Amino acid sequence: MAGNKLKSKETKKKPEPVNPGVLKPDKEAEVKVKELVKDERTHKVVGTILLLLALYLFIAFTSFLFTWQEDQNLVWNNGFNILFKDDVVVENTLGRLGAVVSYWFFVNGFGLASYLFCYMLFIFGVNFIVGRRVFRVARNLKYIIFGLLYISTTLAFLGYKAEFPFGGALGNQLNRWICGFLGSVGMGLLLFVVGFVWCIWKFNMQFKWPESKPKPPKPAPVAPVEPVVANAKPVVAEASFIPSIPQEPEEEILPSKPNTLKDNGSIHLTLPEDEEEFEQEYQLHVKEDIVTPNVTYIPPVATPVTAEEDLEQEELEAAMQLVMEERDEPEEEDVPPVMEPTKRKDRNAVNDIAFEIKPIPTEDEVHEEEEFTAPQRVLSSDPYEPTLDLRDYKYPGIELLENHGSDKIVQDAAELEKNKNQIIDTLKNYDISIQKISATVGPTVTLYEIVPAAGVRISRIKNLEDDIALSLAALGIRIIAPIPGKGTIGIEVPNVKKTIVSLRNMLASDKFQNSTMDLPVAIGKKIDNENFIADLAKMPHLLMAGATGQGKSVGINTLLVSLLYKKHPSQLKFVLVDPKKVELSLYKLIEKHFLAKLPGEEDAIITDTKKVIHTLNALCIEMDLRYDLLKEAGTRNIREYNNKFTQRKLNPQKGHRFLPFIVLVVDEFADLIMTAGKEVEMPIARLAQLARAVGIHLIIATQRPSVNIITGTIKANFPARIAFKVSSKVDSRTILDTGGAEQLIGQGDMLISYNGEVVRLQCAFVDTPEVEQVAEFIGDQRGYTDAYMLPEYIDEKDNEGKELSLTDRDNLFEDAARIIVSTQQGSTSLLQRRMKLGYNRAGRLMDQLEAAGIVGPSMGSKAREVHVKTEADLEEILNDLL
Ligand SMILES: Nc1ncnc2c1ncn2[C@@H]1O[C@H](COP(=O)(O)OP(=O)(O)OP(=O)(O)O)[C@@H](O)[C@H]1O
Repeated sequence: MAGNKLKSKETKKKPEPVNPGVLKPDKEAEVKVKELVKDERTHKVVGTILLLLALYLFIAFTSFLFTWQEDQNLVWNNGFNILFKDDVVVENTLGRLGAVVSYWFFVNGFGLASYLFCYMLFIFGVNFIVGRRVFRVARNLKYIIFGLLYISTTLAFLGYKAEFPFGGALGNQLNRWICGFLGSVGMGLLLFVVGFVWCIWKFNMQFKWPESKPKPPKPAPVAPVEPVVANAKPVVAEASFIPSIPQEPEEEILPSKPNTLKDNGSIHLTLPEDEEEFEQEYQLHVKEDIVTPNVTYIPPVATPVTAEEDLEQEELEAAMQLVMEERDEPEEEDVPPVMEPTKRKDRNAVNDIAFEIKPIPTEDEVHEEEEFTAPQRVLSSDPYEPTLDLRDYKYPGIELLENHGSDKIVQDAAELEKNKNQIIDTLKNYDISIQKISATVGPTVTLYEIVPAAGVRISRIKNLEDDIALSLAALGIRIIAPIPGKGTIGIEVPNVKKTIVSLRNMLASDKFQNSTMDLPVAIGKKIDNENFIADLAKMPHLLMAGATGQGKSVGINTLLVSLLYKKHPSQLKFVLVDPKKVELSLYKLIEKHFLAKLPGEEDAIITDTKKVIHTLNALCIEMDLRYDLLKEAGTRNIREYNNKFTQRKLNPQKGHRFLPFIVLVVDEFADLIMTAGKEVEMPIARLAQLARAVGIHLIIATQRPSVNIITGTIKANFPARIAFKVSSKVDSRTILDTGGAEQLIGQGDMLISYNGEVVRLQCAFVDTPEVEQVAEFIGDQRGYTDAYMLPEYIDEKDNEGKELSLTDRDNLFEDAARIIVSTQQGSTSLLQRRMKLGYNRAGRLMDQLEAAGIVGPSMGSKAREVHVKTEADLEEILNDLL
């Protein structure tokens, strides 16, 4: 066999003439038109020429406006010959050519609308020079064509008596024809209606009428505030909680809601119409299912918010607060105030830890059911809607993302045939015969599935990995023997032409749009082109590894952007750890919407190792607090808890609040482990073990998947793992428990180990400018007053050696004292819950309260005795302590 091979190589070589002296110049002289066309410099030259043309036309046209009377006759009389007649003198600034061109555009063409050609050349020129689609071509071309027809006809209609060719020949012709058909009045009306409709469509003009619309009839109100509550909430709640419900109700709602219409309708306006294929597919889907991406996006802003309604809402909240306060506090005058960690009750409870003085209930031990007085009960029948925190929040539109080339897989029949034959030949060389071979073309690799002849041992094929790679002269060949559940052997061969999987298309897919997952993430495409969309909440944590430059950062962006497209700021918070300092900095813009940070920190994106340790510990405290809340509520996970809370079965007065999901992202885990070791590993391991049920999920990426970084503890708690290309089989084993990642071809080619399966995916691609656009879009909207505050963590080491003295009191001492005295419960966990503190700090506060004589000594698991009985006494003690 080997001899045969050699022979064929020799015969191939023979006919080649060896004459380097002749060959060299020939090769250099060869000009490849394809390459020239693709060359960046060619684009820039073309761009420059187009811009110059735009400028030329603009000057010629503008000059024509002033010189048309003089030049018109000359051009008319001489036609194009005027260009060659030196003796003819024209007035146009750009000479005879300027006069002729302007004449043809204005008189024989489109009149004043001819300026649109300058615009067209300008956008083409800019796009070519910049090398990017700064202006969307298809959309602008549509506007230009519409403009040419509409403007020329309108101007011809309005200026039909004028000598100047306002509408040009086209405008005059159309005007004549339509006027004959509809009459002048009909023509005027038609033009007006078309213009008006266009403006509505383009700018979604707001009409003030809806404001004076009577409110939908409601049952007779019990209290003055009820109708508003009952009116305002269900619409939003319904839309927000059932995003993928059949859309008939949506259609009924649409006409009465200008903003909703804008959000839904904007699909048609804002899609990049130059990607015809995508658009067709997309709109088809929109029509068929009536489920548009933005339909899913709009829920929280279902109702247009007018200033009046805003006011109403404020009043309503004030009223609600009043109702609650009245209920809680019958003797307002007598009860001293206490610090409560809330600003506007449950509405901002999620995010607000600023303390504000407000009356507190005298009896804290009343049962939840008993606590709701009559008016409260009416209010509580409306589910709590967390998205009302930022009710005018708009979800980012799909148009903010780019389409990176066509998502259509390029199938090269010749390549398929060649690879197939090579595989068959190679196997034949080793006396392995096969029954059948089939191919599935994926975005980056093609999977050849082989059914071997009876009696062939699978391990023999598996051992031929390198030989097949050699015969195909390709890197990144992976043999899956056998393919689980299929009874075939798979050979993955990289495609010569790879397809980029745009995140945009994945997010626009039905699967993502209609997903009801808690934290859906669009990760990439499988070999059979199926979109791989998973629920991060179920993973429940994700470990990513890959050598440098193989697509980790893009992968992280893909996950984060997916979540930003599906979640409202009230439902999700990110804790971003970026030791490299530059990878996640883009997300700074969404600090007040989606980020969480430590109290008192300036920057929400954590880059400093010390702060990382504090943040991780703070997250552990948050986890413990959430577990306490879950326990109190008698629920097992965040879903049940939040359901109960939204049904108003949990009392915010007792520290209950809507719990947003928290996703911790660590971009370079190895770096942290190297610098902080166990201090980082311990809280991460704790979170990974326990945090899932309370809605805290981790995404951890590392360049170095070595065993001292991805330790057994970490690995055991990260069942979902992603491997981009790694440098060795050992690394692949460390991350996936199996080889294969070293065979990947980079650029987002990855293996994901999830649910016990290892699947090869092409990671969805989202470029940094796209992430920036999305972040800007969100960042420009009204956000919370600050980032979501994590509980404070005080490093024990920082306090070591500090004597417990009253002069060195915690600055929350007074607040804690008031809570303890008003509730008459010397309980550390009460302080923890009420003040969102970690156990250590709450314990220290309790010790200080003991030292001040406010509470008695610790009594084991029971609450301490409270020595100060009234708040008046407490104020005296506090004054003495000053
Ligand atoms: N899914 C993808 N599709 C296409 N190209 C990709 C994809 N992911 C990454 N690339 C290409 O690979 C380059 C490097 O990716 P990325 O910056 O994500 O690597 P990295 O692993 O984060 O590197 P480092 O660890 O050095 O930061 C990108 O600039 C992009 O050109």
